[in-house]
Amino acid sequence: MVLNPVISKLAGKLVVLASASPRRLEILRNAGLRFEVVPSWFKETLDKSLFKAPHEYAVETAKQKALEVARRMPFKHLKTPDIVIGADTIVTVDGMILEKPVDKDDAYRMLSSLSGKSHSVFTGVAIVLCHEKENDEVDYQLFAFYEETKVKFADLSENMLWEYINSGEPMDKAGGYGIQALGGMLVEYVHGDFLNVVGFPLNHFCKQLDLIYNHGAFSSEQETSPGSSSHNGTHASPTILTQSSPDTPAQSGHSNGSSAKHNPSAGQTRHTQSSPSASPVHKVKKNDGESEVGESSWTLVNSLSKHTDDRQAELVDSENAASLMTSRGPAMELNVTEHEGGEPRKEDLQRITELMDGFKASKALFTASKMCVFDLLQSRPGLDAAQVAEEIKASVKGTECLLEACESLGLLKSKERKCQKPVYENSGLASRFLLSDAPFSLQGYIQHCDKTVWPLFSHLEDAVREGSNQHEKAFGKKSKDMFQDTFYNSLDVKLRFMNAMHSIAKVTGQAVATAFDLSSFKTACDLGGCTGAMAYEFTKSYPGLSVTVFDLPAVVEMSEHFHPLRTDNRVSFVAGDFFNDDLPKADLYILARILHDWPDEKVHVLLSRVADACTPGCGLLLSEIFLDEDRGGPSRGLLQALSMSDGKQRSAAEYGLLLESHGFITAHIRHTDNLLDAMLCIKA
Ligand SMILES: Cc1cn([C@H]2C[C@H](O)[C@@H](COP(=O)(O)OP(=O)(O)OP(=O)(O)O)O2)c(=O)[nH]c1=O
Repeated sequence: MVLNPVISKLAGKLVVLASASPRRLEILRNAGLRFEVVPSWFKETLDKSLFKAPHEYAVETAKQKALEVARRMPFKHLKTPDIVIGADTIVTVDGMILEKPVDKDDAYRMLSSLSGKSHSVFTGVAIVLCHEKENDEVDYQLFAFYEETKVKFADLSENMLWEYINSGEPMDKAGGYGIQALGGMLVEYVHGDFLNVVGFPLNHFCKQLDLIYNHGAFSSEQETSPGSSSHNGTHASPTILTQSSPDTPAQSGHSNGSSAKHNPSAGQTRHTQSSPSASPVHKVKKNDGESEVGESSWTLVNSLSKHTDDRQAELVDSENAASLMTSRGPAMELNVTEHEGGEPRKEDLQRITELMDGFKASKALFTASKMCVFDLLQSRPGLDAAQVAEEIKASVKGTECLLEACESLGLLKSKERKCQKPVYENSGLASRFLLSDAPFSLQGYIQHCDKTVWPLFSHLEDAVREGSNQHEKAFGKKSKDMFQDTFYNSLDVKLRFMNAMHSIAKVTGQAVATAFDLSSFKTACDLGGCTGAMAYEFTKSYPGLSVTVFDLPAVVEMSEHFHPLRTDNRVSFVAGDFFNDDLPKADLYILARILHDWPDEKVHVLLSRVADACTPGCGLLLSEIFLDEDRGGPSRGLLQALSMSDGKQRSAAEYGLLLESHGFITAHIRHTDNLLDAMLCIKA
């Protein structure tokens, strides 16, 4: 079996599948490959009109998915993979490229265009070999190919179509069908590799690996003349690209001889050796009919230092690096190389110092917020330290230190006044997030961190030793039920907690509400929706949607406090406990920052109750911080886990499995550029 010799070659190597597709994971796992899963953050938004043929689009998307993970891992996971595999499956009919449907109507459009017709399924596959060099640079050697399979659908009746669509199965599959499941009923015949339709052409992949590892087809040391052929007849048509300037990353080439696509975010790209004219696509006889075997090719993507600074990392692919840098925060890179003399590098010391002083910075922010420094300077900009001290009833010395510290953190700006005393005003950051009446005010959350999270973290060592929440040491009493006992048994604590949730929902609401097109849903129920801030964002984004906020009585009775001038009657509040009381009926259930509060067993109870309330086709929108699949980040989520509550931080795949066990099929996953990620599931 071709794969076995290859598998032995891969033993001990860090193999990464850059895909969230459960089908691809299953195909490769069943084939005995051992690998890590790191879903790609590459947004599949390449302009299809730039590609001469549909398979080129699939190959380029697969390349970008794999390269994004290969480039991200040294910074985010502090490890360089040996081989990264990316794939993209598309369905084509009548010249149209069909990807995953955005909603049920889109699925109907796709399936009715396939009814009674023969169509093609292309899967582009990219294999990125990462070669670490002495100077810590990394060479990316990129192999790419595609496989085509022909599929013929039977004539589909309207009833059959809608019955299939309402099963929910189409939502996370290209072309809106899954040949390996219910969708098999729609198919009259298949010509070519069946697994290629499911999402991964295993046989062609094996041949490619065999070419790479057993026939030495390519290595970064080896010069390969364009057009040389390998043992199995597939031509290698290398396109060697170098950067046109030190900080402009190269763009991977294309196997079919077309010039490398200009990557607007990477500036001009210059070929040093253009690939030969378009290599012929090979037709190979398959046991059950003919299918095209796409060209295999390799490209040496430019060397990129593992210690590339953030700016260059950001240039690597600005579109993705930007979302990487913003949605997940700056890459945590720890340069640990030593200078010749052995003394530590400035950047390393700076990084370690930042970590050591982090708590002081947090406390400075919390204190200035608590003492209303930002609100004061918003209404009266240009005060000096003595004037601020007088207003906030504090010492001049202490106020001077606090204002200088806040300026060093970018929260304030100062300018000299004629008597040489600096006067202060808010920075843009403070004006956007730190004023009590700012649209995205985080003041509520900051007070929650200061009064609730900070005391808990003061007992972190005990929490780590005991593996349990330190509520009793921090607040003098045990907490059986985190919400009932902790946050809702005294008015000021309850208001502070609700303020915190309100501020997070205000900042993240629009990004979550618009992560997917939810316009097909008419009613939603926001479980644990607290003050309704998220609900209002949903009704603002979808004029046809009404939202019921379902939360504990102690919460609902306070909702007026947050929306005194309630103008939108499409948001209503119903009091109840989602673990015990009947859930309001809706065709979309929202779980925003809820599941991470609970252990798996409680999550199963809740999801089982939601599933019982759902009819097939109902939506479930989950919004959380999705950990990377190897739990290498984002630190925001992993640091939150240190509060040692009964809850758990999870990756998208972990949430997907929990949801799938209650009949919710993951249709879409979105890493927003905001604090929360989102997943849309459909009830089967
Ligand atoms: C046509 C067809 C597609 N599919 C699936 C395979 C892919 O998972 C999906 C195509 O979407 P892709 O974008 O290729 O893959 P994905 O979004 O699932 O995962 P990722 O982008 O992270 O790699 O459709 C089937 O499962 N059965 C089928 O018959």
